[in-house]
Amino acid sequence: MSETTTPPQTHPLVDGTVGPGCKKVDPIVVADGVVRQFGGLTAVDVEHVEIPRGAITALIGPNGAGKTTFFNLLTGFDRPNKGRWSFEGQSLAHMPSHKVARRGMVRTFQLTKSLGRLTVLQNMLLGARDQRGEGIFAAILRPLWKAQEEANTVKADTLLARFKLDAKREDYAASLSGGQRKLLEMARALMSDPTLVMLDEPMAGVNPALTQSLLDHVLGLKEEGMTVLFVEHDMHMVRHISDWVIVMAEGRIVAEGPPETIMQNQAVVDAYLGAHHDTDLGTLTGQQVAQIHEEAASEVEPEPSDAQGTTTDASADARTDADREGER
Ligand SMILES: Nc1ncnc2c1ncn2[C@@H]1O[C@H](COP(=O)(O)OP(=O)(O)OP(=O)(O)O)[C@@H](O)[C@H]1O
Repeated sequence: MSETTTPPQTHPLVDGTVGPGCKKVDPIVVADGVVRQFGGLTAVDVEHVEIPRGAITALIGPNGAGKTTFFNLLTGFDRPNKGRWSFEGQSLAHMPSHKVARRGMVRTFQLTKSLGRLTVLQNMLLGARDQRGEGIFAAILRPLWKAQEEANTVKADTLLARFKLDAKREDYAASLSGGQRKLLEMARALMSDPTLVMLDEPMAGVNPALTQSLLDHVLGLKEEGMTVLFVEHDMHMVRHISDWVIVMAEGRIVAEGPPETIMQNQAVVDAYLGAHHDTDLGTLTGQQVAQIHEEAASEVEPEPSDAQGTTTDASADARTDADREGER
């Protein structure tokens, strides 16, 4: 009797064989040996990963897998214990977040950081790159930055119109719904003309009425030539808009592949859904995955929150947004 073997998988984005840590034909980010520990807990332990340029990549995994921590490390909002990574071929390790953004790698936050007491327009202007009026000499030489400020305002207005937030221009950001804040985050990120846009749970707290619009905006970023990397639990979004999916569990990259195959991968299903391991991820709607997460969450003790705005706290706040959205 002859044994049946699965032939090695290939993919146009991949140089070689598809698998965890596989090489990409044209990587925009390459990370090696990135480790982040919190006390005795290893939150991130990524041996090797490459993000393909010009594609939409989803980073998925169960709660606590290390996705947000990995985002924070790549973008300079946190420091690793060890490891190195490059963006566009240049090392970014130890580079502070504002310099990372200036290089063209911008991110949004799971906890929307739109400054509530600023207007929508003011939030947008904060996202602009190289604001000349910030230096003392430039502040004295008003004409130098006046023209730039005007150009930034025109750019902000164009983006606000594109994201259908123009009617909210003068409103305080705090008055926006959860979904509108997500749109503002994305629009503000575009103020700096990024090459790589990193979105942390873009669907969290978004009203179903805004879901399609948000998906279309993310697809629009790719059409404009940007690379997108997003963390998301919403399997509908992962399945429908991503070109590539990377799966993390317990800090490591455990699987990679195109969405249609990754969601039927047994290791992924086991890592992601735990007790629901007999379920095909690819057949689940976002709502069903959310329900499974809720059931799982109700089986564990709630984590204590603190007042410092830590990652744990941020997740709690995102849920509050979702709740508020649901009440509307
Ligand atoms: N500042 C911190 N201090 C201590 N532990 C932390 C800190 N930030 C994250 N952790 C821990 O590191 C692990 C990874 O957390 P992380 O938020 O990166 O996971 P995640 O995959 O983004 O989860 P989720 O999907 O729930 O957002 C978790 O066990 C978390 O409790």
